[in-house]
Amino acid sequence: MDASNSTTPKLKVAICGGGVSGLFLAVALSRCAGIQVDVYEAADQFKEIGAGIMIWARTWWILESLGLGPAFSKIAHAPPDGSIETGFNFRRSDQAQEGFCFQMVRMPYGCVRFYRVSFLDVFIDALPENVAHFGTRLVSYSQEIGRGVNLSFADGSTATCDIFVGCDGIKSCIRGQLFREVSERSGNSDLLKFVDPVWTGTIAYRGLIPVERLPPHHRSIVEPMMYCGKSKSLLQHVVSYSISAGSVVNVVTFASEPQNEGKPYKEDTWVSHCPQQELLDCYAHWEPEVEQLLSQIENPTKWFIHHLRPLPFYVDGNVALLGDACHGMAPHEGIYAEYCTGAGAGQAIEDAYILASLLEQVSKETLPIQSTLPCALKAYEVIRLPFANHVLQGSYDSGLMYEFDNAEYGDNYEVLGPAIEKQWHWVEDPSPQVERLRALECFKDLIS
Ligand SMILES: Cc1cc2nc3c(=O)[nH]c(=O)nc-3n(C[C@H](O)[C@H](O)[C@H](O)COP(=O)(O)OP(=O)(O)OC[C@H]3O[C@@H](n4cnc5c(N)ncnc54)[C@H](O)[C@@H]3O)c2cc1C
Repeated sequence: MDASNSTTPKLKVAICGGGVSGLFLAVALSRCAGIQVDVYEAADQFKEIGAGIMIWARTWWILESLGLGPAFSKIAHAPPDGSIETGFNFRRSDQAQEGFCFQMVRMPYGCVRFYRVSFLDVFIDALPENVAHFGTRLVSYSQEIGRGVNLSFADGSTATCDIFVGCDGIKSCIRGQLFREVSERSGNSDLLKFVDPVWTGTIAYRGLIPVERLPPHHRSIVEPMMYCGKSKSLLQHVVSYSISAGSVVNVVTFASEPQNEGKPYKEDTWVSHCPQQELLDCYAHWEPEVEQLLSQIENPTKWFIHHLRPLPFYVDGNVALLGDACHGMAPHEGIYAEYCTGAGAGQAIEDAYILASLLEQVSKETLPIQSTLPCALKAYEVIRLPFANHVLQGSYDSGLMYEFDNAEYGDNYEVLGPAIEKQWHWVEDPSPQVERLRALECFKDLIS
């Protein structure tokens, strides 16, 4: 994308939310000529939680295409050279007495891991001055089709823009307003089920451990691990891997009650601190290696893992949803060597990459934006919605497979391994480059 010196923007884009998705979109758009971008963030600064994050090679390619490769290489735990082999190990805690049952599925997909705070810092450093507006909590928006969007914030201030992008996370108030309005306009009350996230039935405990607290031979330091197991009442698995140049071990444990999937979202139980004993009790029957790991997490956080029902659309008029706001998902579709993490941030970056490419094209067209902008948003939805919804659903299904709760495969390794491998086919095909070209073609077709 071209560097911009333009002072009279053709297109004004407002972004609500400065997480991974909002920041990446802002950085990408700030490099396009003719586009003015503003980020409205409710908090008084950009912030991330202290934990690990993993991205696939396809996301890495997007970051590089924006010139961010060198900055991310400095903080990446496994700098990508295109040759990284990823695989998957099962380890069944219920067979610990008999020795470990073990199976490897090889997958040739490269990926990279980071400390989350450092990951966000790269975007923050790449953001031009005067783009971010802190302490601006969006309360509502209004739009007259073809005449832009008006924004209202909690402090009484207002703003206007040509296009408004909701990057305000899985609890998105913009998604709420959008689906309520379309539901009312169309008389389709079924759409209201997309307003709130729902519980996946899974609880996660998360913690970071300085490596010096673990014995040097502990497997979680040496290699990324996923321990799988089944207890009497809960399905469980435990993921660990080192980040920050190997100085810290990131641990996420999962305990599921799939019969509770779809229960309504409860604000008060979403994320909280919990006593270490609660975590230890939950995994008390696990093998000593896991118990030893968990006993070093002094201040675990407890997460009720929510996701969205796959949305039927992302756009209404000049308002679009992006990132967790439109596909908040369970964190089970990222994988590196033997560990699994999420794919939500990677999908958010893909959304932003496609939308930024389309908006750049809008700014280059000689036609009035009132006619081209709706076509660009339609093309964004056509390309991104089916793909992201596929990852969302696959992410939930993969979690069940790791906990041997898939009706077809159960804990039969012979069939489960290949079935899990199939879950990852989206990682290689189609590439973001191909998706971008498809989006631009779709846009051209729509405006002609
Ligand atoms: C346990 C776990 C592990 C994960 N691991 C990975 C991983 O390894 N790899 C991966 O790709 N993904 C992973 N994910 C998913 C990933 O964290 C999310 O997909 C990603 O952070 C979403 O980014 P976002 O910018 O869309 O939303 P958020 O990060 O939630 O950002 C939303 C922003 O909007 C702001 N905001 C909210 N409401 C308003 C308002 N009304 N006005 C103004 N601002 C507002 C918030 O303050 C916040 O800054 C994981 C998730 C979990 C739960």
